[in-house]
Amino acid sequence: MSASFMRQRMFPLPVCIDFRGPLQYALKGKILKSKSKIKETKKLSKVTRMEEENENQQKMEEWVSDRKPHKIPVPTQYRQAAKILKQIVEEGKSFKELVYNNKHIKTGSTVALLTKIQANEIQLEQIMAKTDILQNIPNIFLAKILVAELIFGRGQLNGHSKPVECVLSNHDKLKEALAELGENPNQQSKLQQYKEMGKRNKKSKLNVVADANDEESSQSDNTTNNQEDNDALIPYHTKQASFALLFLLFFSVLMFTLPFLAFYGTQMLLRDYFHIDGFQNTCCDIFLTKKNFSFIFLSVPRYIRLNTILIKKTEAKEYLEREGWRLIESSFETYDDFLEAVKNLDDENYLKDFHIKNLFVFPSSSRKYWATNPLVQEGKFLLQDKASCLPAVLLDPPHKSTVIDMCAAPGTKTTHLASIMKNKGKIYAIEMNVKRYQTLLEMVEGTGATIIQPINKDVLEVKDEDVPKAEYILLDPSCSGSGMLNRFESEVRNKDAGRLFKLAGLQHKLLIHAMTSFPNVVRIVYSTCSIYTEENEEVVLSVLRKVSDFKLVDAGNLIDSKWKNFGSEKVYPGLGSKVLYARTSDDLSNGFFVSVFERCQEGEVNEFYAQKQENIKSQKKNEGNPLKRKKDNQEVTEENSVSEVEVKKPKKKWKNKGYNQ
Ligand SMILES: C[S@@+](CC[C@H](N)C(=O)[O-])C[C@H]1O[C@@H](n2cnc3c(N)ncnc32)[C@H](O)[C@@H]1O
Repeated sequence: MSASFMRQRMFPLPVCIDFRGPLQYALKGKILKSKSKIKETKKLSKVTRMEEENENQQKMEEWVSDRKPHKIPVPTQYRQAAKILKQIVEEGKSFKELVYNNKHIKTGSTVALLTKIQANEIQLEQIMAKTDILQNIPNIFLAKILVAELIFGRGQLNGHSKPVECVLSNHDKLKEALAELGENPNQQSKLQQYKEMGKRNKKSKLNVVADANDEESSQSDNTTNNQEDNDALIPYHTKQASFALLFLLFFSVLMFTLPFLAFYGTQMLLRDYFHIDGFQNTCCDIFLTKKNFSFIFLSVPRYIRLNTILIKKTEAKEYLEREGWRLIESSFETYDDFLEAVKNLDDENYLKDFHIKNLFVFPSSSRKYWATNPLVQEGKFLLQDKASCLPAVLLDPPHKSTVIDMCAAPGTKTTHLASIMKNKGKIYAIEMNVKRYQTLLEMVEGTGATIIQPINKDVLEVKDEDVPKAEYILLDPSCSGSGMLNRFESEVRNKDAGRLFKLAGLQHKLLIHAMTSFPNVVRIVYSTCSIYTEENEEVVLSVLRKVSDFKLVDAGNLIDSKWKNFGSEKVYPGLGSKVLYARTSDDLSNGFFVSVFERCQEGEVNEFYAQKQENIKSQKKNEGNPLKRKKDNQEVTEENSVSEVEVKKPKKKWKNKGYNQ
């Protein structure tokens, strides 16, 4: 570091203004002599010149600190240590920061010295009080540093400055006072008291000494009470933090082990005292089986449809009675009353369904019973969810009519239709998938529905002449299955827009085919086991905008008793309130969607088709007006995005609609 820089650092502005003082002193003193010598001889080496400069610098510093000429300066080491001690005590500054940022002191020995003072502060004051040190050295911090170095430190002091000489002259008195202090029990206990206080970080600001690293501290001399002093050096917050860490560790270990202890404890208890094995397997089953969760939390009943082709209602009732089932005959005033009764069904009772004929409701606990029931094997009782009965009930084909089931396998709805038609008339059951077609054949055979004619074909290739005089169509196409109880969770969480887009395209195509390819058809039911509007209202709306001669019928009016869930009239005006939804939480069934269409009278067109034509007309009319044209174009584009669902990418808004959740 250059001398000028040192000067700048050591004499800040106010000191520099008063620089004539030291300069005059320098002119009078040795500094001038040495300087003039340098000028005169000019033979001194560069190193010698630097030493001279340093010496001058030191003299100036001494002058500034002592303000008295001809005084032997106190060594820098002691002065800097005194300065740090003062800052620690008076300003509460960090020990570490002060010592390690000071380039003018020997870090190790200063740390050791300050540590000793901190540890023996009371003793120091007491032995100093027995001497005249404080009268002769006004700087108490310097006095402490010097006494500590002599008594607790190296046992000697450097230089011959006045303060050093003063302390050295009191060396014997200091030693005597220290010895006396050791023998005086009162004073000793006072010291002990102080140490205790120091431990609590209440009295001495010097506790910040503990900021210094242990290595530095260990350089201090071995005094008799070293260990105790070191204890006092640990600040309170450090102890608190250590305690908190220990507690955290203990707590974490406890929290980690407790569940295992509880689990294995329960297992042991069950095995040894109650002789119950398999606790582990039961727990695994509960956690791993999604179905179990659904049934536990939703308590969805077991619906059984009577196959009236093979068994009469009275016969079925007698059988159930023999089996120990008791029919609750009460007639419910409202759907809600009925749902309440379903929720409270106990293990021996069953109910007739509120909406669907020949559908019985059993408690969910009866699932296992029905899975192995012989009449189910015989096809007399059919395991069919309530929601999936709605399409056939709403299509309601009369006896002897001709029906097309466009997507038939496995045949649940086909056989239901046959039952409704009293096995009279004709049902064309079309299934494209070969494997599923086999299942359809088995089901048809097992239920004794002789009016069903299964056809293994893509229904899009089926023409009117293949299904002569068909009057009713049931379209229950492939869908996301998001309404299915055991698929609900994963489907809702992982809504796949790409898959929905493809499914909606297929559903749209099939519904258009149903409405346009069979001229004798008067009624169509379109249903899905999905709760997504993309597969439901959006498909219906887009088809009705394209096909003029089928209109949407209010499905709620076709059902005997009041229904609960519909689409959103707000989002789909003129459409939402006419389509039905089944929702698991409300209807205690799978999630489901049903819409019903009827052929329009001659000359009549459906309202959505008419509206679209209106828009096209007004667009053409306004072709000359650029402003209007722009507005109308936007409207038409918006409509197109729905109607051409199979060719356009799904809009992002599909993803986030909340009304179908
Ligand atoms: C949701 S399932 C039908 C369930 C049936 N309605 C029931 O209640 O048992 C849809 C069926 O339609 C069939 N399918 C899909 N597209 C078809 C097509 N273009 N022609 C014929 N069958 C098709 C599928 O193979 C699937 O078996």
